[in-house]
Amino acid sequence: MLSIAGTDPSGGAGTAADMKSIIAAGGYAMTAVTAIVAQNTHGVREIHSPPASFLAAQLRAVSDDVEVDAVKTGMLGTLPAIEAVSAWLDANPPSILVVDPVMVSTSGHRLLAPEAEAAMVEFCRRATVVTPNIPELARLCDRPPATTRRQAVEQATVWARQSGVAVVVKTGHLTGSSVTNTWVGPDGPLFSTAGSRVETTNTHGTGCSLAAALATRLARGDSPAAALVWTTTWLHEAVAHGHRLAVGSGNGPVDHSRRSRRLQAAGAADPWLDAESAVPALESAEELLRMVPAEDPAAATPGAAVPPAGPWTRALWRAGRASTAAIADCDFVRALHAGSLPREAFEFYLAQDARYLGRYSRALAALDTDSAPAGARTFWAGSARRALAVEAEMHRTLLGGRVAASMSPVTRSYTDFLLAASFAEPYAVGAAAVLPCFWLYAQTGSGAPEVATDHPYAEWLATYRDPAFRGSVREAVGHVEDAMAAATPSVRAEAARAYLLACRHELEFFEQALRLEQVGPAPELTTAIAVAS
Ligand SMILES: Nc1ncnc2c1ncn2[C@@H]1O[C@H](COP(=O)(O)OP(=O)(O)OP(=O)(O)O)[C@@H](O)[C@H]1O
Ligand SMILES: Cc1ncc(COP(=O)(O)O)c(N)n1
Repeated sequence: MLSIAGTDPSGGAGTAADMKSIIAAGGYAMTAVTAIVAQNTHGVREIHSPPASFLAAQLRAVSDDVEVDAVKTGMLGTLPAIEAVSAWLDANPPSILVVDPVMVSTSGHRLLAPEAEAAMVEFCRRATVVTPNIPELARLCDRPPATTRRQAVEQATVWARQSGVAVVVKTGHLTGSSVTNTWVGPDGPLFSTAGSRVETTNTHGTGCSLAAALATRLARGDSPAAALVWTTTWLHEAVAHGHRLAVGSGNGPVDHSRRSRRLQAAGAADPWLDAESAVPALESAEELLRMVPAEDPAAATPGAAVPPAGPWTRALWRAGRASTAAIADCDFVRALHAGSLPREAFEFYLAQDARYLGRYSRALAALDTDSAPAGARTFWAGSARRALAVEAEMHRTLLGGRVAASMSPVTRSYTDFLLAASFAEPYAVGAAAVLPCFWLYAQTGSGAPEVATDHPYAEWLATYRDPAFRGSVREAVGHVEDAMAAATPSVRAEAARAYLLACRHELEFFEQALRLEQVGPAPELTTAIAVAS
């Protein structure tokens, strides 16, 4: 993948963003520089444009040696640069050309000489697809900037019909609770994919990133619909986590590698536990504590809202504290407590929770087994019934009787793990695996501030602060304490691992809702894919 664009030494836009996006989308990144730009998250200070002959030399150096699958262009800057790139494209026509017609930066600086605008409009006609923002689309069509998505799609349709080139209409510059990317062809919109709008100033370089990732996915053989869905969901996660990078004090960049890091962690052969944690046996609770890194006094570790019941559960709580702290600090839980969580994300979460509870109930029922003490059997069996009742109630009220959503990959892997632990492993392992769903929910409920009755999620939060729920959490912790104490050292080691894995699954379960995990093509897309392929 070759990106032809300007630079950003602060790494958020231009060739730096393109490289990060190409790598994230699964491509090999190459760059030819059109302009060297002194800029940061606050804006552009100076632009140095090397002679166009030098740009041409860079392009030739690549194509003389390397087979280029796709090209993405961003800031071209000047008329001579546009001419040099055009001449190179004539001699080396790529099968995919994505043109991001960069004219003005987010910070309002011109990145294209005014006298080169007409040439840029003409240049766009060479593309497979162009990705203008709202003002750039207006310039392409010579119309005032659109104020609604409908208007933008109309403008794009007119231009696509004239040029025969597809347009991705982006609504980042409009208002509204969602941001939609729509693929428009000469006959109008073909498909669109939306994500919730993230309230953030970390949007520097989103346009560059979208175009570079889209070009890479197309080059990898994705259909246009699949490429756009992949790019939009990946970028959504990158935008949503950009602020955590804490890069610069202006309009910060997005976190291009957030998705890769998450998948890397989830895909590790021994997910989320380091090698030392894989001990074959645990003779004492102290041994479990020794495996946990020494307490970091600077790290805020939440105390348990429901206390441990003895040495084993105390050690489990301490061992799981990294996940517990990460849950309390994750964007989903913070937004839920603050009441700022987008409705769409909450509904996604609820729908998955309902699917989760159906399988969780079966895992709990499996703990009603001969090898469990009589009191524990009654408790788990009762909890299984309650989980089913809550699921039914959720469907009736919070989900308004809607048909259950399909299970997301995250929900499936968590529940597959719970079912395997409860049905196929010794009793203590199953009991430890189901514990985080009790214990960490009581924690999440207790972490919420006292909420006003008009808090949008007051009802949900109240469920987990309910004294009856806390009572059952206390009982669950007690039964796991007893099970660990009675188990053999090797079963204890497995049980501790199961508890820690379940804690990590809990974090993934919460976080998936802000990514709006794709669980199959959106209805709008189903027909569009057929049209596009
Ligand atoms: N606040 C946001 N929340 C979620 N996604 C966003 C947000 N802002 C931008 N995006 C994503 O980034 C894409 C490009 O954003 P936008 O429409 O602002 O383009 P742009 O103006 O070319 O970007 P740039 O800021 O690089 O100039 C959007 O289509 C969307 O997928
Ligand atoms: C080299 C270069 N290319 C493109 C942009 C636009 O990105 P943004 O509008 O997010 O500043 C930029 N700032 N710098």
